[in-house]
Amino acid sequence: MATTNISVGSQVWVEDSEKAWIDAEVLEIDGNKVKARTSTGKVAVSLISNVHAKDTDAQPGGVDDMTKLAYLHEPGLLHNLASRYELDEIYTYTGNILIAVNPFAKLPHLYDVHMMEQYRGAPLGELSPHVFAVADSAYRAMVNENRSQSILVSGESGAGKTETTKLIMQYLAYMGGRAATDGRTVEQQVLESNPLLEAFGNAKTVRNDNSSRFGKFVEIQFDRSGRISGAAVRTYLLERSRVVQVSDPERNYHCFYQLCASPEDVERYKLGEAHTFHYLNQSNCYELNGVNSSREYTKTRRAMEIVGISPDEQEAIFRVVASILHLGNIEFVPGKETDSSKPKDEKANFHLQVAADLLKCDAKGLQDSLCTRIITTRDESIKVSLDPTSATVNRDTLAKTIYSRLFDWLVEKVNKSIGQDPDSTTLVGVLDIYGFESFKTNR
Ligand SMILES: Nc1ncnc2c1ncn2[C@@H]1O[C@H](COP(=O)(O)OP(=O)(O)OP(=O)(O)O)[C@@H](O)[C@H]1O
Repeated sequence: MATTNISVGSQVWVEDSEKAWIDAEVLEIDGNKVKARTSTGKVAVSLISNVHAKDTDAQPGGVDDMTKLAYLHEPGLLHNLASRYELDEIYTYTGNILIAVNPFAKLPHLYDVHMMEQYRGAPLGELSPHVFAVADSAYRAMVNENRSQSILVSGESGAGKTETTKLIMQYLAYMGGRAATDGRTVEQQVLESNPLLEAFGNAKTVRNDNSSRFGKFVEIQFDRSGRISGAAVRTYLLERSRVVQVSDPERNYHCFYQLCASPEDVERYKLGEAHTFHYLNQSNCYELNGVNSSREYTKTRRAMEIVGISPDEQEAIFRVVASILHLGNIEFVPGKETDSSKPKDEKANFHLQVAADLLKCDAKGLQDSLCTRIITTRDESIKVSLDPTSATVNRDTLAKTIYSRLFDWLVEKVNKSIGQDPDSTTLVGVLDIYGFESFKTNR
């Protein structure tokens, strides 16, 4: 109960618009209202249900396991994490859950081989909290109990899930890696496929310039002796709406900007600058700080080569990406009949024709599929015209569907290239999935 231990003179936490919570001393209690003087000298009046007792005996550097805290309320937990963060202690346990606070700085000493060696076989909680300890405990449990294990990595955008997932894989590779006999190891291949999935599945959001817009379950498969024998990447919930709708200052998926930064492909696919495309120009952000799109494009192509995507397949992939940009520029106006539609003007017709060429289909057929809908009854199929608004929705749905199928195809390619072990009996799975986000409009 929030009201326990609160009386005049007690040390408490009260809500603060700037710092979230601030420490204060209670001056007066009047019914359900508490008047308190904050440590910055302000007088704050709060509802008693929103005032929390402060642990005056708390250690200045915080505790490494929050179950040791006297009070397990929000300000207590946040204060503990903040005290540790001040000392560069980014990891804290709550029982066997690890909380990581993003350092936004490279901390190489935390992740070197020496560190991995220290955590090898150490019971969880014996050493300072660390992501390696969690990975180690999963690996041990798998080996000792001969049962598959999963690690869930969750948090809001930019919290550090992807980095954490990579560190877990790095540790598992260290524990169960075998010498690379025929070139690259399984774990190397999983890591090498990252730039490819990132080009198609990551985008700039308000919080994170390289935000993964899909959930990922990485399975690291092991043989009976605890050695890595295969791996697979399963993806979930790609944010399809981003393909057709972007709000400022975010961006669409990286691959679109990369393609527009390649003069050769711009010519080949009759593209233009990024700002000329509806699917990109709904936001004013085209560039990322410190990132050169044309260099990134080369990296994506390189990652495709590594994964074993042939030059012909690569050409097909970018043809599809370009066709989506063209699709987005097909605007509609009302047609002759009521509630019908047709491409708006010459420009719209040009994009329709190019999109059809790139998708290797007939332009008239594509127009038909955008401007009409087939209704199937028990006895017959009826073709119904669509008004411009419905045709636009139809166009966007097609773009989203093509893109998400392309993404799934790429994931399948990656998995084929990494190789699964059909005989593997146990695996460690790492689920990297974004939690719920609160947008102005939830789509
Ligand atoms: N342990 C860490 N050490 C150093 N930097 C980190 C660490 N974790 C995260 N970062 C930094 O924070 C950035 C964002 O992290 P990351 O991409 O892992 O977030 P995320 O939770 O996967 O976000 P999203 O859901 O948007 O994909 C990284 O690019 C990196 O710069």
